[in-house]
Amino acid sequence: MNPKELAGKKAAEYVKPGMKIGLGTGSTAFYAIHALGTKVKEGLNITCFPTSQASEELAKSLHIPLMAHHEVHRLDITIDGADEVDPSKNLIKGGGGALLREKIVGAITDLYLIIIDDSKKVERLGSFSVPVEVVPYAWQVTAGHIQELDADTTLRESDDGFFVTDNGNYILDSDFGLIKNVAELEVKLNQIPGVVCNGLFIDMADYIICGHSNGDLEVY
Ligand SMILES: O=C[C@H](O)[C@H](O)[C@H](O)COP(=O)(O)O
Repeated sequence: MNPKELAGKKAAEYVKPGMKIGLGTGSTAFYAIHALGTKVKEGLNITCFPTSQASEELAKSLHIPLMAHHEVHRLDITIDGADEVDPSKNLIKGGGGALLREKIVGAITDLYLIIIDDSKKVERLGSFSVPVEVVPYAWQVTAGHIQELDADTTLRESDDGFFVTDNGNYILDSDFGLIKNVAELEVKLNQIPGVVCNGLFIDMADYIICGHSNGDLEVY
């Protein structure tokens, strides 16, 4: 089985009747959402809250019951992917541009499960550029502030122009090289005017569920 599917199916096993579940975004979360869709079809009673328009559409297509925004206060479990995971379970997220909603959802979650394949495990974060969500207004000024933190920043593009997040913002993919102090950088980025969110998820993940291509599963 595909390692992403292996991890996604394993994470779905943690979900119990009556739970409120956050749905992550991306190609790994896709498998977890499908596994939950199968359980819902078999009669599992859960309600879910998606972290992106894409995951919302996928959940709806699988008839997974969704919560309205005003109904969401705490979530029992969130299942989400990551772009990099270090040995302390710190993460880089946002490769798909869903970082802001993912961070909001992760922060109100009791059990935050991160599902990855083994290519995402690193000794130190930073080979993957840190996605930084910024307001479009004067984004070049915001990019300048990020560059002052010793980063190369690139405005993310899509097929038809600049990439726009579900929140109407831009993404500056910011390469800091291998990051020495991830907690400090997370705070520094948040202090820049114009930055809405950054893709460093520090001390948030409870368990990493990692699928290997030989079929092994690792949970830690
Ligand atoms: O914005 C996207 C999310 O943070 C994803 O969870 C992350 O990029 C990992 O995605 P994938 O499972 O497709 O590698």
